[in-house]
Amino acid sequence: MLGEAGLLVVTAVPAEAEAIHAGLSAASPGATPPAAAPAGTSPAAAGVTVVPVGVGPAVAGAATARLLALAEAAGRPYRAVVSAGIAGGFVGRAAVGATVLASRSVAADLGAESPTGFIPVDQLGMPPELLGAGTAVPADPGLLAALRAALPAATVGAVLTVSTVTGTAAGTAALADRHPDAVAEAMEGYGVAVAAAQAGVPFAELRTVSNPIGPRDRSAWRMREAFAALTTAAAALG
Ligand SMILES: O=C(O)c1cccc(C(=O)CC[C@H]2O[C@@H](n3cnc4c(=O)[nH]cnc43)[C@H](O)[C@@H]2O)c1
Repeated sequence: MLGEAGLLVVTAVPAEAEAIHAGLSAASPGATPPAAAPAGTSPAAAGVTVVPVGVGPAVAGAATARLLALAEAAGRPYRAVVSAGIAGGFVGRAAVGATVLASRSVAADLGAESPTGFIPVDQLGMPPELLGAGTAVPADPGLLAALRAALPAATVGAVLTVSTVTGTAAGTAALADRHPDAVAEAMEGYGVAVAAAQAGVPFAELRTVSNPIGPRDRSAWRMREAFAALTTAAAALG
């Protein structure tokens, strides 16, 4: 082993990565990036590499797995992975502009619909060994504790991973009922968590809320506010 490559932060889109870069640079202006970052990645600050890997759990999970494997093969394994970006917040649980830390990242739409409601994949009678990490991956306790200490105002709760942005009142109510501990939904956390779990690397999810979850209303999205909150929260990653 040549040493550690530090912390890997994966976002969905470049704007999220840029917001995090800005926060890391502000927190440690003179910091030197890692000397040998893996090809295709962009070191943001000492020991932190931020990569926009794409939208959705499949592309985010696959890209994260590849980044972890490349770093491992180069003898510079990452010490932890954080899935970071913007999210929808459950009304009354996480307001627009809030910072959220996932206690666990939940595959909220992995399962089967039925006339009596949604059935999670782990209640369909499949052999457990086929379900990998199960339907929820808890945040690494040590990493979560460190992030909570650095972000004491953050709301902590389950963050749901969905492949389709929730956009109806009925869908919102069903998710909120099924997951009383959920504070937010996004589209990548669970995929990144599975990649990290399979590589044996500690994982956490950090989100800032851009919109309330509810009937689709693009005019209610506050991207600028969420990106500004992401920049502020990113200082905790350095
Ligand atoms: O819904 C749209 O029309 C739309 C248009 C442009 C961009 C986007 C996104 O970037 C949203 C998906 C992106 O952001 C995360 N995110 C933010 N809010 C939510 C949400 O309420 N439910 C699920 N994901 C959300 C997500 O992680 C994606 O990376 C959307």
